[in-house]
Amino acid sequence: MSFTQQLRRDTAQLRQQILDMPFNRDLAAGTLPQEVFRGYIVQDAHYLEGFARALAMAAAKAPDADAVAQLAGSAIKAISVERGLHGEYMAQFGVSAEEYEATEISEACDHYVSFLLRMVATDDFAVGLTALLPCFWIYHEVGQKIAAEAVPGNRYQAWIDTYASEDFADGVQRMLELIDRTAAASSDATRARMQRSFARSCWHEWHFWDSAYHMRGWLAPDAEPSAKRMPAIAE
Ligand SMILES: Cc1ncc(C[n+]2csc(CCO)c2C)c(N)n1
Repeated sequence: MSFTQQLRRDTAQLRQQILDMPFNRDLAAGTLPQEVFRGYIVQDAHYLEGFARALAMAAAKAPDADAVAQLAGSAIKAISVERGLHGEYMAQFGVSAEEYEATEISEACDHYVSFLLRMVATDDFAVGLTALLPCFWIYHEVGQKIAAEAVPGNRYQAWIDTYASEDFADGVQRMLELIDRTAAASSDATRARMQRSFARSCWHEWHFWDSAYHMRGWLAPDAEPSAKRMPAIAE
């Protein structure tokens, strides 16, 4: 079994939970409230800029010229999606450049972007690179599923088409190949950190959508500590 197939198997439950999220169900049905999608797009535009920075930093740490070109190319693509797809939706929903700049990054978005930048900046290239994979892979899975279910005339069709496209599938494939190559050249200890970094990043994908669906801002200091938490120590 390849390393990325192993990553897939280890995170099967969480990835299924992401596919079943109400955000994705309602997006496919075209019933996701506009104000929820509007909030998501604004946060996602902030995310894309952070993600592009993380890709560019990973490019700088890459071991060979092919990997530098691949990761730097993906960084450019992330910015062009922000300008194209997100720019169009922001115009459609009346989000001005001033409103975008004035909207504070959400807790979930900040946490995800900070995690990616930290992994790429402070851990080995292999571990930072693997933190970047769920962004590609999960959006591909979600895009494919939603494209198969989407109702005709869905107002979110442009978003669905972006992530269900062949061009995007190629990018995912190249990332999987790069990670399998990198894992094969890494020690067992590094591969174990790659696995953890992948699983945590999958959790961030779930958290980002959950936060967008509930239109969450930052946790208030006097909030009730009611939410269910996962155990801090792995069982
Ligand atoms: C939270 C969040 N996660 C993943 C993506 C998808 N995505 C963003 S950049 C990129 C690679 C280069 O285009 C991909 C696949 C998103 N939009 N928002």
